[in-house]
Amino acid sequence: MSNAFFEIREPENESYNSYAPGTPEREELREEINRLKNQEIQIPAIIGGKEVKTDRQEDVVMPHNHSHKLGTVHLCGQKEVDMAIEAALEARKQWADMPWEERASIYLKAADLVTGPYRYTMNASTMLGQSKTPHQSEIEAVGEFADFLRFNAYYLQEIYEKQPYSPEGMWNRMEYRPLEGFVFAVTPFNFTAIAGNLPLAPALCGNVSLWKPATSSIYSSYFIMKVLKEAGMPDGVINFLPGSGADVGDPVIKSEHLSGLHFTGSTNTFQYLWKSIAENIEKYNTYPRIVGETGGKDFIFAHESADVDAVVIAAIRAAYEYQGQKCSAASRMYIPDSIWDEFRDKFLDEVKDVNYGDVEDFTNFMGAVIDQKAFDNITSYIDYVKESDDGEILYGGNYDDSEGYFVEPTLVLAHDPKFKTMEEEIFGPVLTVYVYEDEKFEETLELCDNTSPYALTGAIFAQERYALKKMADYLRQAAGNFYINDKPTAAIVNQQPFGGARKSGTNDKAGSAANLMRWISVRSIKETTVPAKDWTYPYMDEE
Ligand SMILES: NC(=O)c1ccc[n+]([C@@H]2O[C@H](COP(=O)([O-])OP(=O)(O)OC[C@H]3O[C@@H](n4cnc5c(N)ncnc54)[C@H](O)[C@@H]3O)[C@@H](O)[C@H]2O)c1
Ligand SMILES: N[C@@H](CCC=O)C(=O)O
Repeated sequence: MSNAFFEIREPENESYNSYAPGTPEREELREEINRLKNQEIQIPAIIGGKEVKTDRQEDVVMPHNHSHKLGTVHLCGQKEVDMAIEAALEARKQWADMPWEERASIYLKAADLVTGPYRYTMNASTMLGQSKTPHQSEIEAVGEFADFLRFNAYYLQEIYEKQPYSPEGMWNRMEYRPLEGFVFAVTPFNFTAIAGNLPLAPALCGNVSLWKPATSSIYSSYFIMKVLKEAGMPDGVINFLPGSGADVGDPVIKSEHLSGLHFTGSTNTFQYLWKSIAENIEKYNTYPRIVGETGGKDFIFAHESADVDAVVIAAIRAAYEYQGQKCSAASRMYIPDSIWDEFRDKFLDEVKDVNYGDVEDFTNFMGAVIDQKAFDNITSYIDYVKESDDGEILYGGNYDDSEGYFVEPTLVLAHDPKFKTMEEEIFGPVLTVYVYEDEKFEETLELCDNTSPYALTGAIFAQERYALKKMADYLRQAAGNFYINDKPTAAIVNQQPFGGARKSGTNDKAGSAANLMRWISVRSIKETTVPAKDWTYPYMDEE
């Protein structure tokens, strides 16, 4: 137990390396890329701190050069899940009782490892394994990940400080207990920072986690486990279980000890997991907390007064950075006909310079999409547009998976505002634009609000303040992260807490105190200093 109130100072967001020509970081990153590329590693499960190899394995390859093998991952099933549950519950006995500042200090150290000695490893492994450019990798695998670690520790301190009122004669207290059991963290391929945050946020609050990383981003996930080991994370607090969703997920969901699901990924998978939990509800010792951040059909809506240059740049960055594989990526746009010609000409003039290819070529703005399944799905939408009368390709539309899973940045013009590519999440570099008549401004805002079942991110562009106000009002429920005169991507921890509602998730805002509260079960304690000695009340006295 601690004998003082220790204090974490308010962190600042991590600053990013530019990797511009001539900078020392550019050379260091290249060296690390070469070091990693020229070795093949084994990626085992990590259960109770021990590396566990299994008899089912898969190659780990680079999306932009799929014949290049980075390693071999060992896949888990029921047996490893059972081992992990046992190890987690054993670890919980000590971890849940650990003073919070001891837990927090592991996180602060992990953040300094990520931004210090592991910086280039985090960046290079994310570049190679997930096909990110140096910038896209730096802002999240280094910057956002470190921000999650530092700010969550700070938010936890703020939560613990909140205590109830105590009138005379009693001392009221709130004890912020971890949940009973373990939390199941299921992570997506597209953000290394999210992969790290989902098992770590519950663990910071004293919980233990079973972590099922996405197999397609397993390479950088494994380095997260290395960082945690070096930071002093005790064995069994985070158990790393690579494997297919069903092989790992189904046995985990059936455990009576499941106390929470921390999920980020597609809406379909989240709904499947939620239903499975509901089906098993009678089994559990406690009602599992369910937190899920899922898909999006994020929009940019421009008014006739919009600054067209700003809209063009926002559209290119938001639609094509990281190949459109951000849940926040802009994938539908609404442009008034009075500025359409100007927008189209400027957009086409800029987009022709957007290079894509091997991320080791630092002149590229985009790499490859994550795997064959994603490639097939994205290109099926492009083929659909090519064959449809209700939409046409204005730019791009080419693709090639012979060496890497490359899809050209693509712009689609929809003649129907409910065209398939205006409604469905594609999760690739495909942006669809609908041109509306200026006088149908409000009607089109309504369309934007109800065209897709999602409500994750959205951006509005206008110079006229009344127009901005109207747009913000109509679209109040259309996005959990809403941007005015800026692109709808690149939320920063402690600046724009992230998450959306409707079919985009439970909106518990990753990297915030609200999220941490989901992993806490409060015990209210009332201690009376001088207990009552008489059971009667004054109104009962005889007159
Ligand atoms: N809202 C957000 O904050 C956010 C952030 C990142 C990604 N996303 C969304 O994630 C999706 C892309 O990621 P993805 O392709 O990795 O998603 P996905 O749903 O295919 O996979 C996510 C994770 O779920 C696992 N999974 C699949 N079936 C499972 C099962 N039956 N049991 C347990 N686990 C199972 C996968 O193996 C993976 O680890 C997109 O829809 C994107 O919008 C949302
Ligand atoms: N935090 C990221 C999105 C995460 C989802 O993929 C952003 O704001 O662009």
